[in-house]
Amino acid sequence: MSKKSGSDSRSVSAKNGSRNPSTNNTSNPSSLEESYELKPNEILYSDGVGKLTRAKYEPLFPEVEEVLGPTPAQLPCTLVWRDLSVHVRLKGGTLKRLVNNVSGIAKPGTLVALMGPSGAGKTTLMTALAHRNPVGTVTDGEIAMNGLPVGDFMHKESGYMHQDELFVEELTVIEHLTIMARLRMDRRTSSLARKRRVNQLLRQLALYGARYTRIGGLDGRKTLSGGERKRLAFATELLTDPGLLFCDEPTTGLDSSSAQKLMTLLRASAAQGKTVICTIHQPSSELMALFDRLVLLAEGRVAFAGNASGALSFFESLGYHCPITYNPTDYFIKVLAMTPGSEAASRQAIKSICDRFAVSDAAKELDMEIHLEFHLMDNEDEESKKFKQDNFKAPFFFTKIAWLVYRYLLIIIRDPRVQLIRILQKLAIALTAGLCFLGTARLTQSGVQDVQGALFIIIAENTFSPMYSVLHMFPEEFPLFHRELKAGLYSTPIYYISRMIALFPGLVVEPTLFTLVVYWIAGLRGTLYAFGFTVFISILVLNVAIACGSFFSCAFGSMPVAIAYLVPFDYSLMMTSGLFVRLSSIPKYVSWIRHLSWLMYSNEAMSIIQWDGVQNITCMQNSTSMGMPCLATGEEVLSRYDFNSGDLWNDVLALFVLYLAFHLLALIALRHRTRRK
Ligand SMILES: Nc1ncnc2c1ncn2[C@@H]1O[C@H](COP(=O)(O)OP(=O)(O)OP(=O)(O)O)[C@@H](O)[C@H]1O
Repeated sequence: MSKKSGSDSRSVSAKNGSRNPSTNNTSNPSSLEESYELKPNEILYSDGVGKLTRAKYEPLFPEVEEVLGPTPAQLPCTLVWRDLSVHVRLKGGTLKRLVNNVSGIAKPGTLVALMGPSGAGKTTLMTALAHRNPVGTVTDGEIAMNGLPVGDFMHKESGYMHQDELFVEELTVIEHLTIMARLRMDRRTSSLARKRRVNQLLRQLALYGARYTRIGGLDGRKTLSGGERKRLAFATELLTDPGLLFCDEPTTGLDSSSAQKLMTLLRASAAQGKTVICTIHQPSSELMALFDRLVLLAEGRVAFAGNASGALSFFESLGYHCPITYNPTDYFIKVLAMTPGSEAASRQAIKSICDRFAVSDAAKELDMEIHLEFHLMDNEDEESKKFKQDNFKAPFFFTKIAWLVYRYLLIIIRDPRVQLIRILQKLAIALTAGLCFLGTARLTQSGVQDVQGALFIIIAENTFSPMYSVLHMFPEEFPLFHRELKAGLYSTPIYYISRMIALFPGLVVEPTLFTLVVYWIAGLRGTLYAFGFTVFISILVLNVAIACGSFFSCAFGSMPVAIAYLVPFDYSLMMTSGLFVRLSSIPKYVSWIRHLSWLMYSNEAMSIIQWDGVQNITCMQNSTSMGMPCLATGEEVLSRYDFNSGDLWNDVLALFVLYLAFHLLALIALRHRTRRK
């Protein structure tokens, strides 16, 4: 794109901004457009109190602008809130007030700092403004963005950078951004435009050199630094180029140079026309200079709102003089913090400061701006409100599934050594187990027991270790899943289905390999039908076990708790499998458990495959003379274990039903967890 078109787009952005009366403090938009006619190398900056000034436009990375053209202008966002109170419901139903009747406004092109001592309510206020309240929060008052009461559309129209950034650590930077672009961006965006956006962000946020670097991991490879991780989180939020950005303590954990770089990027985003709201802890004077507007909170109330110099004079007017050697922000926080040992006096001082601000000229001016914004909102017609809400088209269901499956497959194949070791381990167990049964599976009385033993080894190996191996999965992935779910990237079923599809190749390969080795070493029934059906049942067994493990993993928040419940459950399944106790001998009050036991169904099905139609099982002379029973046919063997040769397909059906039932229960449990958080 030429320089000319770049300057046009900035000019349009400025005009869009000027269309919003709250941005320019005037009732005559056309004259403002004329007075702000931009030259090709100019951009408009807002000083945060409604005044727009020209500045020389300096692109962050000029070479990128040359190759890709400038970032397209996004819709300017004005966020306004009035008489907002936020309560949290405590145990017992009582409400605790965290934010108390606050009002404010954030306009396009401004970088707003929410500051205050720890516990002042900064995060609570910001999550309420972003419409990302935790469960159990009750909000009172009005919040509107561009004239619309905030709602779920905020997840699409605004970005939210969390204090602790969460990623799939195994991915590289470019993989992460590519997948996020597919999940976050409007489905009508062309593939080229998506790639271009990713490329542009990589360059703009100085991540291009690290694009093939793994985000995290502890295997000694190069991973991202803390500053790069923050910038990657920022890039993720910028993918959809939202007009409104929330950043929760973006500089926490960064050294001063990385913090400065990140804040400069936020400043630059605001200069491009975005509205940026940050909570921040005692920034240095250099960082503070980047903010247009300061909102000081204390005890859930507004102690001051305006620019930094206004804050100094306001506090001076109350008799709080900032010493010359003090960083003003440190001083404000000190004044507004609770002094240990004299909490009552501190509370009284804070109350008096907040009361004085509420009746100050600055507060009155702010009230008028807020009032005007709500007035405009009331007069907006329904059509344009609806248009704003329906503008985003999310990616299709199957697109989301495909990209999530890709993401989880990448995790699995990222370290092929782990997969190789798993397969070698399986083969080693299969060899050891198979060798124990080498040549024992004959048509004799002892051969009957050996065949049943070999079958049980196949079932047990495909049940217990896989079932326990998934227990850690959902508790570990829950924080990232929950965050992405709340951001509206996908639904719980989409996540769950994708996770299971990505596991599926392993759930076929592993049981097939194991069964193949044990089956042939032990010398089980040598027909292709018997072998094929046994492999099929073993795949089903492993999948039911994984479904059951997933249910326990989703239902209980941590692995130790899940194990505590799973151990007695799997013992009862094993005891009712038909191998240790005859099914007809199990007491009535526990025998119902066998209906849940896939070990019983698979044991019966595999036994039928081995014994159906078998004749001529030899009896040892001395065993019959000693009164021991002799099993001469396969039918007798099956009835010895209370199995019925006509139940083969019922067993297969029961395994399928258990598979679906456990997955359904897992999904319900996972959904329930997400609603409680
Ligand atoms: N779910 C909750 N239940 C009870 N109290 C809560 C809950 N969430 C927050 N609070 C309380 O509300 C107050 C404000 O919390 P918030 O996290 O908004 O403060 P903050 O200003 O962001 O603090 P910090 O800078 O330390 O992160 C704190 O006193 C906190 O203990």
